[in-house]
Amino acid sequence: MSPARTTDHRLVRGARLVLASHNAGKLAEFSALLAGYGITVLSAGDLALPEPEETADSFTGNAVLKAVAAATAAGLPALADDSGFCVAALGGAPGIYSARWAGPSKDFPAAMARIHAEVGNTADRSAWFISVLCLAWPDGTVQTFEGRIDGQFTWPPHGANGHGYDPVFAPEGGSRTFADMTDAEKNAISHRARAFDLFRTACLPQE
Ligand SMILES: O=c1nc[nH]c2c1ncn2[C@H]1C[C@H](O)[C@@H](COP(=O)(O)OP(=O)(O)OP(=O)(O)O)O1
Ligand SMILES: [Mg+2]
Repeated sequence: MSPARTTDHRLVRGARLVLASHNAGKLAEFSALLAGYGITVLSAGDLALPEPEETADSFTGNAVLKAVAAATAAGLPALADDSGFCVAALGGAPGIYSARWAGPSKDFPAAMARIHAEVGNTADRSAWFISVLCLAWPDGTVQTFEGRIDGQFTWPPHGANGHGYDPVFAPEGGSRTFADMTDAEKNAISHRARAFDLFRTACLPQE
């Protein structure tokens, strides 16, 4: 049987999709979100794809750059996420620099401590996460979807689940952080899940 083809830039059951991310936390969340659609998911790591330099000045620009690089290299549709943690008292930083604040050793405790130090005694603790998803096709078509969740920067960090800045973010309406939540609880409300809902409607098999 020949591999399932895509029609009209919507993935069909049996299609292959590359997840253009090297972040294990994101890959786990996408695997859960993509379950049940009959899509065969391959990761950038499975295909030994290089990690492109994120040279754009926006979440959307970086999501497009990562998805296009993977779709071109693999000859398959590719889904990328560019995301970040934004703190009002810091003018939206670290934002697109969220991964870079943690450095090549992915030292998120240090990045969270830097936010705490820079926020200091500022009264406004508002913070949010953004996720922009890009689905890129080998023919050059790109589709982008943005999700956001608002809440508070909390200190000290708490909770043992999740990844990245999850221990210092409490979504509006409670004091529990993303790291205090189960995967299912986070996936029901997160920035990435909200962007994924838009992606689901536009790009996943409908039945
Ligand atoms: O749900 C989240 N919970 C906690 N932290 C998060 C989340 N979502 C993004 N973040 C933070 C950490 C991450 O490192 C950075 C995104 O940077 P970003 O360049 O999009 O991802 P990345 O470099 O880790 O992996 P990749 O580019 O291969 O997808 O923002
Ligand atoms: Mg990155």
